[in-house]
Amino acid sequence: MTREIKISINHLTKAFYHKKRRVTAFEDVSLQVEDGEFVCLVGPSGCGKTTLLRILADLEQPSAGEFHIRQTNSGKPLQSMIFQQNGIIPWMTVRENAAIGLTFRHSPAQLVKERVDYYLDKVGLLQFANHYPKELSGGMKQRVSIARAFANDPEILLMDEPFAALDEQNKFILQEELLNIWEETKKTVLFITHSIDEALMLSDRIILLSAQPGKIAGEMRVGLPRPRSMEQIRSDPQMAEMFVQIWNHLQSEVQGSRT
Ligand SMILES: Nc1ncnc2c1ncn2[C@@H]1O[C@H](COP(=O)(O)OP(=O)(O)OP(=O)(O)O)[C@@H](O)[C@H]1O
Repeated sequence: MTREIKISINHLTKAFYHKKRRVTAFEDVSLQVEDGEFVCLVGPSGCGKTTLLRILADLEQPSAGEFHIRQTNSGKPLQSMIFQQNGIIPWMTVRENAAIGLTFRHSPAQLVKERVDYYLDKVGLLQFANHYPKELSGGMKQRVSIARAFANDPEILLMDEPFAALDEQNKFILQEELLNIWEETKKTVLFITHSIDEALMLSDRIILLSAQPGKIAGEMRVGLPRPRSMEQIRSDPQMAEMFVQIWNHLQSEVQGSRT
């Protein structure tokens, strides 16, 4: 059964101008993401992944092309973005941070409390609700960002290497927590990662981008049933083959861009 298209990106290009020099971050990118799909973007550094997400988050304007995010409920925000770090506000408590999107929209206090506490509980932070960010580890701070994004109940989620700064163990735990909440909410997710393992673990589909200016160089469906484990990713011959394909793609793009 085909699902409705949630994100439609058509011939999108973004160029920056710096001291009369033009840098084309990415060029002619077209991509359709289905409702509830988890899509990872993988590509060499500088190919415009963050810029693409920032455009979808309305933080940046495209130079050419257009995109559309299908809105099912006019009361919902279109998107929430989770960054690699620095996403939470130091002078607000965990609960206040997780509630930002909802309080900004003047949601009723009871609804804010219920929804925020629900997601803080999901990420194991309910007992830290009144703590401040300086009292939290890096992993706990990212959990606050995840709780905030899901509590905000956006149409789509944009995640820019949210676990890149974490150690392997914490990264793995947070990936599992994210997948548990995603399975429950079935949000449409666009997720940037440099980790091939992470892309195989999380994605329904992986989009490969070329070196700058980023273009879509290929895509792969990850057919492994969920829930997935790292042991499966490592032992499944098809996953091993995909790992090597993505690895080779990144190697050749990085080498090609240096010559
Ligand atoms: N505000 C800006 N002004 C000028 N150039 C910019 C700006 N933002 C990004 N760029 C340039 O656009 C290109 C793409 O940057 P972007 O951060 O989107 O790449 P990326 O694929 O996310 O990289 P990485 O994987 O290293 O995070 C880079 O060359 C970057 O220097």
